[in-house]
Amino acid sequence: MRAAVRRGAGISRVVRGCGAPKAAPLLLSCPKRTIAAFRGGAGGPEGRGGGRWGPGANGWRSQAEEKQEEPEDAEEEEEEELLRRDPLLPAGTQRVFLIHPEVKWGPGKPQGTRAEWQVAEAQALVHTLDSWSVVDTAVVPIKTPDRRLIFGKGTLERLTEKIRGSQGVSAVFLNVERIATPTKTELEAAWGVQVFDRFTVVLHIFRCNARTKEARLQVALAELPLLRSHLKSDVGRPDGRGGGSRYIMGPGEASLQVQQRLLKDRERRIRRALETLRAKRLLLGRQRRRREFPVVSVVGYTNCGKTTLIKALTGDAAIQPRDRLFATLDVTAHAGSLPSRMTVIYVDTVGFLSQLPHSLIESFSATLEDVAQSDLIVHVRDLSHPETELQKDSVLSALRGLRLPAVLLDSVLEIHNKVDLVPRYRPVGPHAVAVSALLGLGLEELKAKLEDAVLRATGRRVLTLRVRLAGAQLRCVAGAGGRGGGFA
Ligand SMILES: Nc1nc2c(ncn2[C@@H]2O[C@H](COP(=O)(O)OP(=O)(O)OP(=O)(O)O)[C@@H](O)[C@H]2O)c(=O)[nH]1
Ligand SMILES: [Mg+2]
Repeated sequence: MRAAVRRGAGISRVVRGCGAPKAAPLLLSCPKRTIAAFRGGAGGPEGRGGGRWGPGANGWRSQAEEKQEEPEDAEEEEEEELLRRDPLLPAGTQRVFLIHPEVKWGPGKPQGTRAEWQVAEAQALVHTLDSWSVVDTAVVPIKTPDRRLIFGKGTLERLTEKIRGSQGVSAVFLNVERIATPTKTELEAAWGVQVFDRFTVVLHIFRCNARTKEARLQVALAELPLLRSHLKSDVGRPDGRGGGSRYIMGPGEASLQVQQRLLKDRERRIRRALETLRAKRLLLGRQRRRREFPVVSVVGYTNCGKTTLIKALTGDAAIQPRDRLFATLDVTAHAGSLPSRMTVIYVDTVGFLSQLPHSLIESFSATLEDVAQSDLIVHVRDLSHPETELQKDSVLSALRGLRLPAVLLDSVLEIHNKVDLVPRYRPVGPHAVAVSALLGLGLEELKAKLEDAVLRATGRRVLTLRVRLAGAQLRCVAGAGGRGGGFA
């Protein structure tokens, strides 16, 4: 009989396992079930692939917990009101002309990547959105990304000719982190269509994919800088909307101030609503820790296979990985079992992406707090991706930005995924395991490594007990009707 126990718990703990509360063993013996989604308040749509705490969940949720989770009506209404907004980008079809400005030399030249890979990622972002397509692509060499109109005069003219001459282009996606509002306005005037930057497109994807209230509120928070920049561009509009101009005091100025105040108020209310949801989530986290299941956070670049891996490790049929960037926006938790039958909770997280404005990551940092609360971080990497090293750097720098405890950062276990696409791949170093989450290759070795790492991180030990078949201890386990069958 093998079991993982916390240091100091010893055999007495094992014996105590015979009298464990009825509810716990149901979970222990049924680790495949998704056990919780950190949803943003009751009533929100369910996170993809994540089950939720709820009635009928094998009865292991106490009434006290249900009471604590019950949302206040006023809070619910406030959240609903904050979420009732038209999307920043119009719904429906977009036929996009994709322009990738390539800095050829100098300090602005990105390292460790190539224009074609960056174009491929930008295309993947577009294809992530239903009924969006790329009509044409142009890689345009530029000297410096900081010029007012990004391109030189001649290049801009050639681009304008090309865009205006392309059939059915409804928007231009300029693959840069952010475009300043005056630049956007001038380029739109030249090209006759809307111009989106990376921030706007990613934000739109987030908006389309966010399911829980917390994720949706975080998107609403991340949208505020864009709404603010739109405000400024409204001032002095020739159609008189917003009135006045930048230079003349009058109704326009007053209206701008009112709108700024409304946005400030909106930001304050979103932050307050998020704080309330966060408090609930932390409470759930504390309750989960009281149940004493080690927590393993699964992080990585978007589309590297985090969700697929969790599905493979837990056998959770409800999880549906998709070949899309940012498919997972809601942090969800799923129970799985390690070789010693220790139950662990895998936390599926939002994927990272390079070149994203800090404010966007910051808006999602609340959900990433769960990572800081975990016992172990596993970093899933797509080894088949040509930019796998660059992706690794992006993830590690984002993790450092989350100010995680040093002990968590130092013990990150790297999982080299999609090795079915890389023939004869062997990882180097003791902290990496090669797997194919899709084909189920390398999972046993991974589980063994996970168990070692979890034991080290939590101070648990695996005890092997010899029990005589006719002994009193075995009668105790059997007599408990399986209730003491697993202990972690
Ligand atoms: N060939 C191969 N494909 C894989 C493997 N693991 C995942 N995939 C595919 O990669 C795509 C993305 O998988 P997900 O599990 O959704 O990736 P993710 O990291 O959760 O993505 P986001 O939630 O969008 O950040 C899906 O099409 C998977 O089928 C693997 O081991 N081999
Ligand atoms: Mg995912």
